[in-house]
Amino acid sequence: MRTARPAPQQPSGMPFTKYRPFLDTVDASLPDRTWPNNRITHAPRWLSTDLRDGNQSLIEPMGPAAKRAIFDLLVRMGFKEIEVGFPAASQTDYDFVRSLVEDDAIPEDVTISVLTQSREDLIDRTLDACVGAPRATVHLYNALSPLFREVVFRMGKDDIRELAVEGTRQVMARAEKVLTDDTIFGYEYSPEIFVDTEREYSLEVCEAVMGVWQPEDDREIILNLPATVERATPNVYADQIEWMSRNLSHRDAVCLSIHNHNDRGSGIAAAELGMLAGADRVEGCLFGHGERTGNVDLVTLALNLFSQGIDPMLDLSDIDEVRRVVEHSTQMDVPPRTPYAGELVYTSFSGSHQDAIKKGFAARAEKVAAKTAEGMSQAEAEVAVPWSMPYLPIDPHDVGRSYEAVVRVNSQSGKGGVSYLLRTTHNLDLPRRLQIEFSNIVQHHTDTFGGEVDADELWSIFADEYLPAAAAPGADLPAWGRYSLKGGDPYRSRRRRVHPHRHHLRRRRAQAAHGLRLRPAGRIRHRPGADRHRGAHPRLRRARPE
Ligand SMILES: CC(=O)SCCNC(=O)CCNC(=O)[C@H](O)C(C)(C)COP(=O)(O)OP(=O)(O)OC[C@H]1O[C@@H](n2cnc3c(N)ncnc32)[C@H](O)[C@@H]1OP(=O)(O)O
Ligand SMILES: CC(C)C(=O)C(=O)O
Repeated sequence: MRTARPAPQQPSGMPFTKYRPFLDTVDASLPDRTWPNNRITHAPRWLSTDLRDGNQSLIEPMGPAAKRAIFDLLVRMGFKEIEVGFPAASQTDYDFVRSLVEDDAIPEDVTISVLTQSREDLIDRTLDACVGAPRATVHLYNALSPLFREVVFRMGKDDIRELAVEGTRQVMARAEKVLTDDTIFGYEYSPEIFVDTEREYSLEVCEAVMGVWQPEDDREIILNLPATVERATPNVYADQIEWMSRNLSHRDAVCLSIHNHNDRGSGIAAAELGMLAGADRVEGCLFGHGERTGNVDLVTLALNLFSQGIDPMLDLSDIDEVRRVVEHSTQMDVPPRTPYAGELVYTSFSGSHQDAIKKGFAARAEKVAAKTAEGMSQAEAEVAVPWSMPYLPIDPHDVGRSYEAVVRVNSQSGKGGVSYLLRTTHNLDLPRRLQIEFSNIVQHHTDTFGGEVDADELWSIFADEYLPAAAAPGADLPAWGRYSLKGGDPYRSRRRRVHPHRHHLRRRRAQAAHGLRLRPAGRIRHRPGADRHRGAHPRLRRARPE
């Protein structure tokens, strides 16, 4: 044997020199940053943009019924700020906003938000859509970054700033004209492509917009700083947010909002660091819907807070219902590994994980029992005992999941998982040695057939292996029983009455005591129809103890 370092990696051959380091293109330095020392202690204000950013990125935008289902879901979950669309985009978008108002679907404490470009005709239509809403925020955006100034708008900095200023004036003028005192009106401005824009210039434009809006205590302005396209590591975004938070005037009247996308896959991290850096409000979508790789996933953000003992201020106690509504309305699936909500995220297949989870549940049950013995109710005890469970960051029950799928068995599983599944589904607590033996049998089955062994199949294998033939449950295979004994079975008449495990051991003892030779039943006995299964049943393939 000899040791050596791994062979060196080889150049990819990809055209990486075409790209430039983000920090060579944008000055975001903040050496005296303070955000790394902060802690998140409460939920931010949430804004769902499922019905706007989420909708504008679908292959087929949602129809009115699908949008309404999402809106009602968001209200049920506790969202107080909901971007309901871009009413000037189309008649459908406009009609949807009007239908919410006219159907009285907007609770008094929910603010709808509507997005518009800085164009007078669009602004007028946007304001008109809000007439009669109990609370409405108009959200105006224009892009500030050098690339957009040069390529999209072909305007200089002053003209771009004036676009924002003039748009703000137009919003205020139209609001004055069409809204009555029945509507509590708010304003949001987004310097689009904030992350790529010179920060001094973003600040200048935001200040100019504030100069028109004149924020004060009961007249806040929402300044939303989007990572329109995520382009750097999350710490850079946090530096940018802290810099803005420090330098903005009227800070107390500014609601500093962040709007993250997930182009580099770090939308969640960027939003969390943005909160550390001073963000008061977060915009995003359920399960990360939105343009390209999506907006930041609000479900994950909220449950990340929950897992740290912070009230997320959103009700996610029935996560599957949330998932169902979103999947139905967007016609897009939530992938099985999506944090907190995916089908597989509370499930362990692998042996060492399952072993630890099984022990974790047993330890927790003891602690909960101790609390109930002190007089607490079961429900109180469940909350009083802090959640601390191997491989399970939160209790699946808290989001409406059962424990049934926590452990699933395949070729990666060991005795812990097999015995956990038998105990939880068949109330059968196998002693350690039998766990070892039976998990080998299951292993053989999964090695032979691949795939997963569910609870029914596990029981079937168990019954087939250890129970009298007649007790094997209704599999379509004829039951075999594990062994037949040459010269008769002295325990045959008593078999049905003994515990399967003891029955198995007794058989072994009988074998030893009577000098009987165990033989593989399948090879000797022929049962009607058995040939059909030859080659398809594990017993016909596995080597038997002789
Ligand atoms: C990052 C984001 O998600 S921003 C939100 C994006 N969402 C959407 O665009 C969905 C809804 N949009 C739409 O339906 C359409 O774009 C409409 C109806 C609003 C406008 O359609 P059109 O008038 O045909 O314009 P179109 O979208 O093709 O082009 C944009 C024009 O607006 C200008 N523009 C783009 N953004 C803005 C802005 N924020 N303010 C002012 N003008 C803008 C562009 O420079 C371009 O001008 P040009 O025609 O002089 O070159
Ligand atoms: C309109 C703005 C906030 C936006 O959606 C973005 O920049 O991603």
